[in-house]
Amino acid sequence: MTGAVTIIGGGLAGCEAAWQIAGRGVRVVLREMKPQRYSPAHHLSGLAELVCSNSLRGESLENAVGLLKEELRRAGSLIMAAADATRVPAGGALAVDRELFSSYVTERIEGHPLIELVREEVTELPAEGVLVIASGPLTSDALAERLKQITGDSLYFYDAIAPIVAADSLDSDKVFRASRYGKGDGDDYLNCPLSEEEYERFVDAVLAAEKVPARDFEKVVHFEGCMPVEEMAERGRETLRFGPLKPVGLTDPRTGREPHAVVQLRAENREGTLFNLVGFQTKLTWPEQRRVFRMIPGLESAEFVRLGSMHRNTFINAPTLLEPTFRLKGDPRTFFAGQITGVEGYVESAGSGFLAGINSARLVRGEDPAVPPPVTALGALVAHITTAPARHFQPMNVNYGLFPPLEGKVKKKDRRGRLAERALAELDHWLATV
Ligand SMILES: Cc1cc2nc3c(=O)[nH]c(=O)nc-3n(C[C@H](O)[C@H](O)[C@H](O)COP(=O)(O)OP(=O)(O)OC[C@H]3O[C@@H](n4cnc5c(N)ncnc54)[C@H](O)[C@@H]3O)c2cc1C
Repeated sequence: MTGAVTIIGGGLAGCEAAWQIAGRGVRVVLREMKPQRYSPAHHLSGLAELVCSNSLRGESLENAVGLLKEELRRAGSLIMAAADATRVPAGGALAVDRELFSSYVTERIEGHPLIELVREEVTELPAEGVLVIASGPLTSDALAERLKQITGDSLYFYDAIAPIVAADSLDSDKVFRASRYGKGDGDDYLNCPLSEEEYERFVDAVLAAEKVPARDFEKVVHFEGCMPVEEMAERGRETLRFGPLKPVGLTDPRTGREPHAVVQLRAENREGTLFNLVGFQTKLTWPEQRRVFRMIPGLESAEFVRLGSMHRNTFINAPTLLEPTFRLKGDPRTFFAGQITGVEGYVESAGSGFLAGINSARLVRGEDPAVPPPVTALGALVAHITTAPARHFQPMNVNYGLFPPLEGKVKKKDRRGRLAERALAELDHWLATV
């Protein structure tokens, strides 16, 4: 196959890249190791698997991740089309049925005449042709070794995932339906209210519970956006109440009051038979998770269909290694995309896949690489991977420099709305050129 782009990894970034490349008339070979081999966090045989929360986070155009979604929609994103087609209720957030989401993407990729999907682990980098490396934070060991040879400084740390419970095992006398401030349909979440006494007991139990020990040779650094509950509890007794257990905007119908603390559960599937504990990534041992989380009112008899766990995370030092086009400096045929570049989050990964995808296709077609305007959320993503030294230690989805060039130049009261309007206008203009 001549003039084709090889992509390693059929996750969020790899699938978006494949879709964009093929959409520009360039052939793609997409190499995905599942189902031959699974990372510790992947379980579905399909492509674009959401490994932790099923939420793609907020939709508001007035924050970076909401604007990025709208920009990707306008750019013809496969990931956003899949999310819109498979969404489940989640207040102001965009959450999806993860199996339907993965199936949607898999069918589109398999059905595209310019995409060849090869299901096997890549252990050697191809010697020629344009390459997009999108093997994600859980890149297989053999490939990670190869990447070290070209990047020199891959890094490792842990990430943690949240448990899922069966809806029919919850105590409906204690759990109440509502979303914060009545957003969405107003009753998208199940809420477990805790009194002050119950909260204090819970914090004590979390602090005292047995954790999976970290191995000496690996650093334990967590993304702020995916911090384990026990780590938050260690920062202070009130930290959880200002984090995942915050009660604001929620009224317990039994008391007519805001509880002292609330654990929220979000639907995992359309049928509403499975719910995840929002923000409850953890590295407590499995028996301790069952014991401690069953102390939450309403979860006393909870059946855990998945327990939380921790994983190694692999990524490169993007600010020193990549150009703004997502291309490896000094190696014109190699691009990186997705969380392996240090961007964190499903939508951010898709955004970087979009950019690496259009630029690798442009390279094959003999066109110049294209970089989005800095005022857009896609542009902010580029700035994030290229300009900040040691940025790879920080959570990229929490603050990736919202529209840096315009911040402060518009009146405060309508700053965000006007910035979003301006960003979308500039993006439309740019998209017409690529
Ligand atoms: C444990 C964990 C929890 C997370 N939770 C959240 C969350 O709640 N919300 C959020 O927004 N983001 C979350 N993230 C981040 C999010 O998962 C990633 O940003 C996103 O999935 C990354 O997309 P990606 O395409 O870069 O990688 P992935 O989606 O992981 O895709 C990489 C693909 O490459 C394949 N692969 C790996 N090695 C090889 C190889 N050698 N050969 C062939 N194929 C290979 C894998 O099987 C996988 O399918 C989490 C990440 C992790 C690790």
